[in-house]
Amino acid sequence: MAPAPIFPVKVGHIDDVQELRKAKPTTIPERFVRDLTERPTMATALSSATDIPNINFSKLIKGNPDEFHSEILNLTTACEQWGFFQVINHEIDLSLLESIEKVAKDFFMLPLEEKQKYPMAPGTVQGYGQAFVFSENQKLDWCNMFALGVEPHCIRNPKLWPAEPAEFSQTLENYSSRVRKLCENLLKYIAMSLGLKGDVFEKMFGVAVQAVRMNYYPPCSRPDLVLGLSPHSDGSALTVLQQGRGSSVGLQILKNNTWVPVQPIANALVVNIGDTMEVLTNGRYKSVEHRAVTHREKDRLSIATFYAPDYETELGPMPELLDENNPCKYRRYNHGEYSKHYVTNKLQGKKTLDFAKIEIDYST
Ligand SMILES: COC(=O)C(/C=C/C1=C(C)CCCC1(C)C)=C/O[C@H]1C=C(C)C(=O)O1
Ligand SMILES: O=C(O)CCC(=O)C(=O)O
Ligand SMILES: [Fe+2]
Repeated sequence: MAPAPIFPVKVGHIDDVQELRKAKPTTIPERFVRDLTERPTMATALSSATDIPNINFSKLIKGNPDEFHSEILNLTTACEQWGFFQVINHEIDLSLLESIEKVAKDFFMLPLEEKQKYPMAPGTVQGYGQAFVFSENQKLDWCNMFALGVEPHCIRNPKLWPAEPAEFSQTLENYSSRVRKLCENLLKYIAMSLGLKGDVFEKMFGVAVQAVRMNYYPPCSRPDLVLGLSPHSDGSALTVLQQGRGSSVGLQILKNNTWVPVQPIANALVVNIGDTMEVLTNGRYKSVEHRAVTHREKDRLSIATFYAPDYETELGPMPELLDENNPCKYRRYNHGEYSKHYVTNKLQGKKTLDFAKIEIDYST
């Protein structure tokens, strides 16, 4: 069952950032201006050695045995050391990637009154607006979101599926079913990379929950003061992120205490490990904190698909991955509980995962 929305929340007035941009105010409204410690610092020069790894999906799906094994090793390293990778040759038609981007962009370009027919009510996560805002004094992201539950159908709110653009719903259906297949396959290879049976996650997850969040970041005259999307880890098992063509480079991941930009590769999809996989692998594969920053002149579109176990699934570190040198770090819980916890708290780095952590007592 989908997590119920929620308690009454008082969030005050939330400016729509696209409308703000149109009005071109001389100063950025205070609610968007981050405290000094949270502001994006100037981009650090980065060598190509700091790019996130690439995974060549075609070597996994139809490579010869040598290619397959070397790609599984690459996947292990990507998951252990980065928690993020870009999938190339993923076998999703490029025309479908273009179509989803087009309907997403066309949706965000509709007049505000049209988009507001699909409002994200305060404290909920589906519809158009800003998610994860729970108080009047919380800083806001320089981002408009449009989020929808996709699978299973019982999490859908049909009233929030837009009539315009006319091709939106069918395109989202087609795109989601291809991304779902990709997630199923990636989880199979991730299981193998851990020395587990390929079907272990498929069996465990039941009818997996899948949701999409489209993020639109208009240009901002003071990108040094605001954040596009607050630092967070994803609550999913896996997230597949499509970065819009021609969008600004805005995604950054936290590695060794440094924010590293993710340079888009044409037609590739960014995949990251979510909190659920961190728990299942007892922290061997970690969900990595990430954020989005804005650009003075360019806008940014991104389309995130969250793939997670069904709400009834019992989660906890897999016994096969525990031993005396690797004691259990997370408790057992059910994914519905975690989902509810995730969507009722503001994005705050990896804090949400404290929900599952076992306090280790070093005093004895
Ligand atoms: C704005 O929404 C999110 O960021 C988000 C929410 C996803 C969901 C819906 C839009 C519909 C109902 C299901 C679900 C909560 C998945 C992020 O998704 C992450 C958070 C959790 C937990 C997860 O599984 O994916
Ligand atoms: O826009 C981006 O690249 C970040 C999106 C993201 O992290 C998310 O939607 O969870
Ligand atoms: Fe994310």
